[in-house]
Order: sequence, then C-alpha cells, then structure tokens
Amino acid sequence: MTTFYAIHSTKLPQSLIHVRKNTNLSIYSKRNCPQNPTYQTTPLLHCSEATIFSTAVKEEENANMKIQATLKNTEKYSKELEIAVRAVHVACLICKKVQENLVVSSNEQVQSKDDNSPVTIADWSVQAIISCLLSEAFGSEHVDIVAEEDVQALSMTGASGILEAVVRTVNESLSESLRFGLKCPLEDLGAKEVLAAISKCNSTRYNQGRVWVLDPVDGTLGFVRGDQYAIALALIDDGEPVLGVLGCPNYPLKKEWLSYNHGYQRILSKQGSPLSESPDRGCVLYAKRGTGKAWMQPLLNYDKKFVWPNSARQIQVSSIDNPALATMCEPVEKANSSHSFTAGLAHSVGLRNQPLRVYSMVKYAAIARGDAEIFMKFARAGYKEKIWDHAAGVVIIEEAGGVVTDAGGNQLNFSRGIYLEGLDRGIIACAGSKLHEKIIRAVDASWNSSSL
Ligand SMILES: Nc1ncnc2c1ncn2[C@@H]1O[C@H](COP(=O)(O)OS(=O)(=O)O)[C@@H](OP(=O)(O)O)[C@H]1O
Ligand SMILES: [Mg+2]
Ligand SMILES: [Mg+2]
Ligand SMILES: [Mg+2]
Repeated sequence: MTTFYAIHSTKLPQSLIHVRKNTNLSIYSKRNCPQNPTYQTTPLLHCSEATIFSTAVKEEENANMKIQATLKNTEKYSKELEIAVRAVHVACLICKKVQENLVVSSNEQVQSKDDNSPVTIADWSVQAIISCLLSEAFGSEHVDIVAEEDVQALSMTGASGILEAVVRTVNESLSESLRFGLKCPLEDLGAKEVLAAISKCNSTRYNQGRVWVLDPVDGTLGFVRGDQYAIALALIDDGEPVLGVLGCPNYPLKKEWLSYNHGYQRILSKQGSPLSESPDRGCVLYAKRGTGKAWMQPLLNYDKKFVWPNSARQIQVSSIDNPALATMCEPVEKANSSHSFTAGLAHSVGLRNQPLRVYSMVKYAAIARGDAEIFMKFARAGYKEKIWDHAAGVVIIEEAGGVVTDAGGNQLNFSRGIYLEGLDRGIIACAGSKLHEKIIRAVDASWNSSSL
C-alpha cells in the first residue's frame, strides 16, 4: 500500500526528509496544505492535486544549497576585508600626519618620478605598511601584491634622508596598528626590511588566484597641495576585483563641505582653521563583491575617543537620474582628463551644475556616497590607465548600486596586468543605468568631432 503525506512544499522539515531517505514510502507534497504546522503525517487519500514529493525535496535541497552558498559567500573574503579595512585606517592616520607636516614645512620630502609625477614619504610608507600588515595577517608566502611604487628613487645615495624618514614613519605606524588589533612585527623594521616590503609589491599574478592591488596614495598631487587624496586597496581574485577599500582622510563627512571649485585648503583657511582643526572629515569606504552593500566608517583619531571596532553605516548611490539635477566630478588636472571634452558632453546631456573637480579616487567615493552622480575621465591618447587607480572604487560604486564601465559600455578588465587593457576611450561611472546610457550615447555622438 502507498502512504501519502501532505507537506508544505518549500518548508520541509529535516525529519521528513530523513523518513523518506530511510523508507520506501512514496511521499507527496500538497502546496496548499491547510494544516498548521506545515506538514501532517495523516495519509492523504486525495492526492491528485499534490505535487510530487521529490520536487519538494529538490526545492528544499536547492534552498539549502543556496543558503549554504550564501553563507559561504558571506564568509568568503571576510577576514581579508576585515584586515584590509583596518590596514587602510592605519594608513590614513599616518598620511594625515605626514600631510600636515608637508603643508606646514618645506617640500623637500616630495620627489619627482621619471614621468615627473610626485612621490612622497607617505606613498612609500603606506606601501610598506600595508605590505607588511597583510604579510603578518596572512603569511608573506600567501600574499601577492601589486602596487604603484618601487624603491628605485628611494635606494639612491642622495635619498638617505628620505629613506630614514620612511623607516621612521613605517615603524611609528606599525606600532599604532596594534590599537586596531592588527598583528605587526615584534621589532622595529630596519631600512632593508622596509625596502623589501615595498619591493614585494610587484606581483605579476593578475588572473590566477588572489592578488592585492594597492595605490598607497592616490592623488599625490592633491596630497602635496594639502587637498584630497585616497588610499586604495582592492583584492582581485581570478582577474575580478572582489574587495574594495578606500581611505579618504580629507573627505568631509558632510557633503556640503565638498566644494572644490575654490580649493579645499582655501575654504579651510577662509574659515580661519588650520587643516588639523577643520570640520569632521575622513572616512573609509569598503565593499565586498556580490553583497549589494557598501559601507562607510568615520576615520578615528588616536585620542581618548579611540574605540575599535568602528561603527559603519551603509552608503548608496544617489537616486537622481535627471541630468539637469546631476553633478559630474572629474580630475583636477587638465593633463589627466580633457576638461573641454567633458564640458561639451555635459552640455549636450543637459547637465547644469558646475563640475566637481576632485583629486584622486575620492571621486569614486563621492559617487558611492551619493554626493555626485557622474564621474568621467578621458585621458589623452596613449595614456594607459592603471588598475590600482580604479579597482577599489569600481567594487564600492557597483555594490553601492552604481555602474562603472569604459566609454564603450564594457566592464573594466583587471585581469591583464597593471594596465586596464582594452579600455575604450575613457571611464564612466554613474549613479544609475539611465544616466549611464545617456552619457555613453553622448560620448559616441561627440567623439569623432573631438580632438582626443
Ligand atoms: N597624464 C595622465 N593622464 C591620466 N592620468 C594620469 C596621468 N598622469 C597620472 N595619472 C594618474 O592619475 C591619477 C590621479 O588621477 P586623478 O583623477 O586624481 O587626477 S587629478 O590629480 O585630479 O588631476 C594618478 O594617481 P597617483 O599617481 O596615485 O596620484 C595617476 O595614476
Ligand atoms: Mg593613483
Ligand atoms: Mg599613487
Ligand atoms: Mg603616483
């Protein structure tokens, strides 16, 4: 004789599955089972409307697998994210100190690289600190990193003063990292070890397994001018950015202070307050791919109020999709992105607000936080965008609900080396797909008549 059991198809208790696995009973499920609890063990005589139990079991198993996968996903990279966020906090705090010194003292700590771009003790120190903290947390042999700086200029004979300053800064910062619950070397590092930590960041494993991507100071020009800059750390797994952490030590917590048309420093000095006493500023943004969530923590100070873990609040892109109300941000330097091209685009799309010119990946942060709606960068022909200038920002904007592509609407490719290979014209990040489509169409319409 066949015995039927009525069960609620999607809420199948484990005990019933157990029965099925250990007996030869044919069990059926009936979707609209009127009984409460969700199943009954009374034999069902009218089972024509019931769906076959195996389907219900499948559903349950699939649901379980989904839950397991979600759990696994939640756990996946969680230690990496935790360490990366803490390490970026440490880096932000040391950068603030270095920047305050730079702004009040002479500029001898600023060096020029071969391409005439600036590099400072903060760039090298942050690279050494993050390299070291990741190695301490995960074991040096398990950590692949690629980062912007090398030790060429730092190892030159004339640079011994700078190297000394870097070593001092690194050790000071590493000992402070204990307050964030991070592991750090037991003893102070010597110059050789600091140079080794910086040199370690030259991995070439871009599309096999995990590689950390770091821009120790993005927007070094902004940094030396006492303005905006960012510390950008991302984790790429099999060529895909999966974690993004952006430290923005000067990003005001309130949007209205982010007005760069007159220069950040000048705004502060107009108010008569030096950088160190300026309004609440400094935050760390982060996101994990696939979660649909992005977060922001205020930057801590090493004062009485210092408490770790820090509080985080969820951030989201702006809901504005009307170009007339949208704000576009772009690089400060004309040499880094054509202001005339974006001005033409802005006009053709109907943007009315003044562009927000901000140094560094703080632009990505502004979109993710909902403080601006569009970010565009069109470098001159021949310039190749680097992965560390974008990876962290892309994860954060996308998880905050935004869209980032090249000007052809393609996803950025982080798997082919230190450059964003195959990039079509420029980078476009928007708060939503409606704005994004409009910008992409406008680029196509005006590209051929441009001089880019
Ligand atoms: N010529 C040229 N064209 C385009 N991009 C360039 C160029 N030179 C440099 N860079 C890279 O731009 C990074 C800074 O970008 P920003 O958007 O912050 O530009 S700006 O400083 O606001 O003008 C900057 O990052 P950092 O070196 O980390 O500051 C560079 O990687
Ligand atoms: Mg950079
Ligand atoms: Mg940099
Ligand atoms: Mg640089």
